[in-house]
Amino acid sequence: MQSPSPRPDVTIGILALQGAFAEHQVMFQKVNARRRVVIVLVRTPEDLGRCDALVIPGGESTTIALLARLAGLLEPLAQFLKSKPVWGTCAGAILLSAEVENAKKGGQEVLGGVSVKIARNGWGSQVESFEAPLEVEGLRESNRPFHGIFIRAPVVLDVMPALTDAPIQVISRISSSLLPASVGPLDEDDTDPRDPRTIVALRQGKHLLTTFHPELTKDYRFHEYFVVECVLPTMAASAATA
Ligand SMILES: NC(=O)CC[C@H](N)C(=O)O
Repeated sequence: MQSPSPRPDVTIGILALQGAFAEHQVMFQKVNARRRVVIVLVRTPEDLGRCDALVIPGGESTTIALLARLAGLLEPLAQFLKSKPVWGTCAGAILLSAEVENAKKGGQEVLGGVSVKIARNGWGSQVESFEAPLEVEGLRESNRPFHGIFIRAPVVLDVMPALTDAPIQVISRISSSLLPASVGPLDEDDTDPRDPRTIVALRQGKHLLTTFHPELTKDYRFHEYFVVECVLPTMAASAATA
């Protein structure tokens, strides 16, 4: 009798030029997606070529963009995200956005891919860091809040007309009562739940964007979510059309 063919691995790349890439690696090692998750630390176009999906970590978005340019990775990254899932956390979310406000002098190179306008350091320079419990749609045990760690985090300013057919799907908003005072009022009552600045996690098709740092917790549900909800369905769909 023929033994069942082993399930193929899932290869997740983590852009490892600067920032919290090692922390993401530790988290993915805990994920059980009934497939072996292989991690590649991506520093060259050849590394990227081995990956089914990519994570762009938090760090300093201008530094990551500069190092990506020096490594000859900017163009390969822009091509990669046309067909494969990319998850940007914090600085990575900035790089994944279509437009950036508060860019450093000389501009901010972005990869685009997710049709939002985002502000660097959007919570203001005084309040550089805060933590808040988040409700996240679609996460395993979604009634258990996810601990959001925001470190000089970007803020979503606007959801723009979609660059692709995939609509923006907001999966987590921070409660307006937990926003730092530096954000300023959302509206006259300061409670507008639809203000884009309350968006802290969203999807657009296969891509995932979080303005906080799931890799700095011990809770790997977001890493599992990326593999199960973004990466595996994209791999299955491209295998079906191949
Ligand atoms: N924790 C972070 O990733 C901070 C992001 C940083 N403020 C930037 O502009 O890139």
